[in-house]
Amino acid sequence: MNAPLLQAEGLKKSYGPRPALKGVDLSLQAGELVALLGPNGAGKSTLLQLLTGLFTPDEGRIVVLGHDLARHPDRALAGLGVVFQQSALDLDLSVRANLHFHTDLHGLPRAQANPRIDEGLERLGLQAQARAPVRSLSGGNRRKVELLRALLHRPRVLLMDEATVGLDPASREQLMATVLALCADHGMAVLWATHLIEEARQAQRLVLLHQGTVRFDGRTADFTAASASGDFHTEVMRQLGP
Ligand SMILES: Nc1ncnc2c1ncn2[C@@H]1O[C@H](COP(=O)(O)OP(=O)(O)OP(=O)(O)O)[C@@H](O)[C@H]1O
Repeated sequence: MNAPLLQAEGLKKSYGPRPALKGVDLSLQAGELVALLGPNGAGKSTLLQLLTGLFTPDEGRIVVLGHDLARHPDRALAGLGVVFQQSALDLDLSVRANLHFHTDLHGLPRAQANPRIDEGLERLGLQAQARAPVRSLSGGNRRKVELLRALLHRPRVLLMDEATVGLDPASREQLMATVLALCADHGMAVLWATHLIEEARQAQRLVLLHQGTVRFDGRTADFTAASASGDFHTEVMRQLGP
């Protein structure tokens, strides 16, 4: 197996006396979409906040593309793209202006940024909305812009925190299909945090997080095959039960 694109070891994080993560290990390989499934409060957002350097872990280590996040945050974060649970877009700016804001932040010259933006807008069917304020877009299209924004600096690892919240089933499926294609075509590694069992079922690999602890980490097919019921949904509910 190749070296993982992202590796986290022994991550612990507490808010005051309350532990949110109790020693989490995680690795992401090129080309795989990993579902991080857990109920409300399991620690998914906390884990993503540590992986994106927003918070530092109380214990543990994160390495992205060979760079230790604590020691070389610039190099580690350059290889990461993030779609946050909350929108990171300015609703009053146009789609294109929002995307330029991101490429400017990453120091991409416009001559390099513009073709990437045009190609991305075309791929996602958003050319007609390029000059429109984000406020005028549907929820599904806003999420697509968020995804495009997160990809413009060509990250090797993409982290998605409940990225489909508020979307209808068709838009959710479209977003998942787009991201799966990115894994297959560009070898990107994706961590897809969700509390939706149906969404997690579509990933090749499953990390099941409950009360700050990893309950399962392996192939989604193996998770179901090893269960007594042989049913994905039933087994998730059993594992997360009291
Ligand atoms: N800023 C904070 N201050 C105090 N406690 C927090 C904070 N953020 C999270 N927590 C607590 O840490 C635990 C994990 O929360 P976290 O938001 O990481 O879970 P989650 O799996 O992302 O949940 P959700 O699906 O509801 O977003 C919860 O008990 C939560 O109440």
